[in-house]
Amino acid sequence: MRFEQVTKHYGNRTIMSELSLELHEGQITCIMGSSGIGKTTLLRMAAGLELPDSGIIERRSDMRIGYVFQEPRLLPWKTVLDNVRWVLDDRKRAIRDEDIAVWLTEAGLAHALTSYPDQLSGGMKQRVSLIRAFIANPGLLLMDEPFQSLDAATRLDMQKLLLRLWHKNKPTVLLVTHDLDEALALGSRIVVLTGAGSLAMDIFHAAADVGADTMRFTADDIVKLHKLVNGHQST
Ligand SMILES: Nc1ncnc2c1ncn2[C@@H]1O[C@H](COP(=O)(O)OP(=O)(O)OP(=O)(O)O)[C@@H](O)[C@H]1O
Repeated sequence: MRFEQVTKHYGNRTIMSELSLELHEGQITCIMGSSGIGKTTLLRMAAGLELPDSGIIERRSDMRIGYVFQEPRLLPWKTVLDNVRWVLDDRKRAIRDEDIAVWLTEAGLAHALTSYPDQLSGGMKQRVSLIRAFIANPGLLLMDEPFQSLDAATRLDMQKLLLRLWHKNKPTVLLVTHDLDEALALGSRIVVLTGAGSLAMDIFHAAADVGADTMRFTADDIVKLHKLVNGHQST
């Protein structure tokens, strides 16, 4: 999908001015930038929940879109299994409970299939919401700070799970994060939104198809990213 010269105002405030951005199919693009710069607005426009004031947002008309929020948004009266099945029913996808259980087991939730959301930890709930998003096989997956409210160790586990799930069908992912380490670990590209009122951005590309343990961005890129994200503080 691509944004071409997209401008967005709220009232008389310009949030985005002539933003152009092309998402590479089958890649994870991380969006960074200071609070209020327009990251969520970008995702909402990508989903079609918000319209630009001018410019073009182009995506395939048959593209199935998934959305993962900071909070898991599970239905409290449904079990874990039913929370996942509900999304598939909604999309008229026939999938057996056994198959859903395989996905949930992969996420370490084998013992929680019949549990209700209020019986789960925050990390477990977010695992369910990740499975729910990936199992529907979206072409485009929008993720708005999905791990923000989790502790550091759980967050690392979730990042690993996200990569495992992403490797299955490689959907195009647009992921908003405030955490540069997370963006470096997950992103094939990192887009930093900068500037006040108008919106500029710098795009960093990871080396393609490298192993998980390999340095994916150049040292030079990482220094530049630190400066952009931390406002030219020490790296
Ligand atoms: N519906 C709306 N009406 C008016 N202003 C809005 C609306 N939605 C967002 N804004 C404003 O637009 C700006 C960008 O909001 P957005 O949520 O996209 O920023 P963000 O980069 O995601 O911020 P954060 O990192 O804090 O989540 C903010 O100043 C916000 O207050």
